[in-house]
Amino acid sequence: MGPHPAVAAIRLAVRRVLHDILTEHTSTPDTPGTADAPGPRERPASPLVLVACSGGADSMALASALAFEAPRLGIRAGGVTVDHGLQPGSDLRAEEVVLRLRELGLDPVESAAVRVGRGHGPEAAARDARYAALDAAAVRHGAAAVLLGHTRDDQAETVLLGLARGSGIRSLSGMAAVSGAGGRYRRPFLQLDRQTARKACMVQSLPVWDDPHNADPAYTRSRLRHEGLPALEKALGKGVVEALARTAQLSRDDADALDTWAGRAEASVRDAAGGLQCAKLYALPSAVRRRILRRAAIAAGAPAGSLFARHIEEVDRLITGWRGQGAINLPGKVVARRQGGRLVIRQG
Ligand SMILES: Nc1ncnc2c1ncn2[C@@H]1O[C@H](COP(=O)(O)OP(=O)(O)OP(=O)(O)O)[C@@H](O)[C@H]1O
Repeated sequence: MGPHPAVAAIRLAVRRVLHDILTEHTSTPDTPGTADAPGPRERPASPLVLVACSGGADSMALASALAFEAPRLGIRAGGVTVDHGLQPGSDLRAEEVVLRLRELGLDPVESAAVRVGRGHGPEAAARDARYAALDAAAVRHGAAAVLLGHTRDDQAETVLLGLARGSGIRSLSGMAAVSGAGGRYRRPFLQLDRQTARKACMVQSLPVWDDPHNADPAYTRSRLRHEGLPALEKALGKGVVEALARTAQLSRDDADALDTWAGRAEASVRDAAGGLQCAKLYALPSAVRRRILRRAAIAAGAPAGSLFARHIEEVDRLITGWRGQGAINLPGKVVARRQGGRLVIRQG
């Protein structure tokens, strides 16, 4: 008898991603030599893939599928759990996750303790700290990839959050299947629903930990998960999660195409002194023009995470609604100023 359908589904999803990783690993050349180590450094014959595991159902299912599939493909499999230190006893829980991952046969396995800073909201601060720890673990172990357990349901939530931000199709495009430095992060479960992951844990008797934050109505994503999406499903039918995930993929394709267009157009609107020519900008479709303005602001030093649609709209009005208005102040002490037929965006 074959495995339970839920287990078969999670394994298939992971197998596909491992195949991609293996193909990339065998087709990329050895790392070139450095001053300290001249000559090409030899690539290990068997790549290492790490799973980022919180101990929750999604990432435990992912860990179990990785542990099953990796050895069959000649891939080494390890795991990392991040202790955010936000709840009493979180260190003990992290140790428990480490044990569970070892029981699955993963090696190396480690727990990384992080300090979550303050700043732009508790969820974002925890995420930043987590990715920094995962990046460091990947580099330390020379991992070819890190797997994340985001599911189709997480993707649907991300699209809705992007929609509510009102900042355009890039924010509707959700999470990419491949992201991070050199395509380090992979999300094998992006097409799989959360129920399948839960079921796979249940039938494999894998103990899972339910993060109390996931049910805490103080968090936006939690409210969306427990109130928003169920209400949408009630109003629009069960297919809404799948439709939102499809929206993510379509939006990503569109956003990528517009970014490419903007990259090419930017070169043709820059003048010799680095300013932007207003007449040429005016003639472009607004989606392309706004992208050029955003790129120019970031290139001048505005932090991408603090640059919002309203900032770009204000700068855009220097082109499309010019009435002699003054300079526009942007985050990162960047200033956008119209000088005759030129737009100059720079720091100070
Ligand atoms: N503390 C952590 N340590 C390691 N990886 C983590 C941690 N928290 C989240 N991740 C990774 O990020 C993914 C998404 O996490 P998030 O908390 O947004 O979703 P989730 O649905 O609660 O996932 P899970 O059920 O696996 O906890 C997880 O599946 C896991 O791969």
